Amino acid sequence: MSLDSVLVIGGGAWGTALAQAAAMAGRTVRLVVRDASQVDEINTSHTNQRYLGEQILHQAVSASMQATPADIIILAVPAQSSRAALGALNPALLAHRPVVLSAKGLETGTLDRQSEILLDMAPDAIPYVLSGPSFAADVAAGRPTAVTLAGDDADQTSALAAALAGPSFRPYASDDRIGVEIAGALKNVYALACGAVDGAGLGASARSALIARAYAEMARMVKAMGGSATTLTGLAGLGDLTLTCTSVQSRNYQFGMALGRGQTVAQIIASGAKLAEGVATTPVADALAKSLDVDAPLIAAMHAVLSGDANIATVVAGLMARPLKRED
Ligand SMILES: NC(=O)c1ccc[n+]([C@@H]2O[C@H](COP(=O)([O-])OP(=O)(O)OC[C@H]3O[C@@H](n4cnc5c(N)ncnc54)[C@H](O)[C@@H]3O)[C@@H](O)[C@H]2O)c1
Ligand SMILES: O=P(O)(O)OC[C@H](O)CO
Repeated sequence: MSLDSVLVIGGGAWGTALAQAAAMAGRTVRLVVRDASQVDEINTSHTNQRYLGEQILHQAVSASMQATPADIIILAVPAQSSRAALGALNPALLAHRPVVLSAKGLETGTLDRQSEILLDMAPDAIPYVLSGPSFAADVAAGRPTAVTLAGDDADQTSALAAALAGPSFRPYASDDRIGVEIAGALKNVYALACGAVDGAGLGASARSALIARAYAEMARMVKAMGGSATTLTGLAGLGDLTLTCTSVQSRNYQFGMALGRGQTVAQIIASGAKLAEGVATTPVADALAKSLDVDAPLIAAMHAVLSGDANIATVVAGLMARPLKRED
């Protein structure tokens, strides 16, 4: 199967960065955006100022408002918009095509992972999940980045990874779609929590304890959902958890910091906060943990804070007062 042309759905930070990475990998890329002025800007100035500032985009990236056939489809819209974005496409574009899912989140209401949404909307599509420590600005600027690309067929996943790999973008192939999707979604929940810990001034020791216990909790969730906990030792697990939980560049961490400083969710959103996927994913993850009978006190605590049922001091006191246990 030819893997020359790429269609990226979603002209935000990540869609534009992945379009840039694919172009740097030698692919011809069409970026589908929703705004005519953005089409003009990308095609004439080769920038996407709103999302990537002055970053110059590769000549092989062109934009349009229409989706056109391509060998590889990359979906790069927020997790809660994936179903609508897929529904707006001609199903023939997706049939028997590799569709790379790059959103990190679980769907409100259905509790679906991104590949479950895809297979619901386009049962003939071939799902792949791309995740790992990767800020859009770094990828677009050509700074060294490594990610995990998970798919069901080992040879085809390696071929797709090779087609997307460039001098500064290195996808590692995996066969654990579930593990990669759950890791990508949950790291945003824990990034909110780490931001909150830092915003509340609870100290670097608390934040590291949180990251370690988050890793253990994430492993329980991945296992319960049918993924492999080994996946968490890699880029999509430890790599992205570390990045997002420790970097002020992360939008989830920033959102959490504002919570830690005492702002409410409504106040943070009203102040123009950027997309923080963990806000929508936290209640979904909590519902999943409860339905699977997984012990997930950190997710539950974050849910209580986001829903306004508890403040940070209360949930921290509650976590510290849990019965002592063995570290497993
Ligand atoms: N920005 C990053 O550094 C980064 C890195 C890795 C993964 N991601 C993930 O990528 C996903 C998208 O994040 P982002 O940073 O691009 O967000 P963003 O807010 O920068 O952009 C989102 C884009 O999606 C478009 N969009 C929304 N609904 C749509 C729809 N129904 N149809 C078509 N387009 C639609 C918006 O117009 C916007 O251009 C998130 O799940 C995020 O976790 C982001
Ligand atoms: O800015 P965030 O918090 O959405 O994180 C972006 C990427 O997921 C980091 O890998």
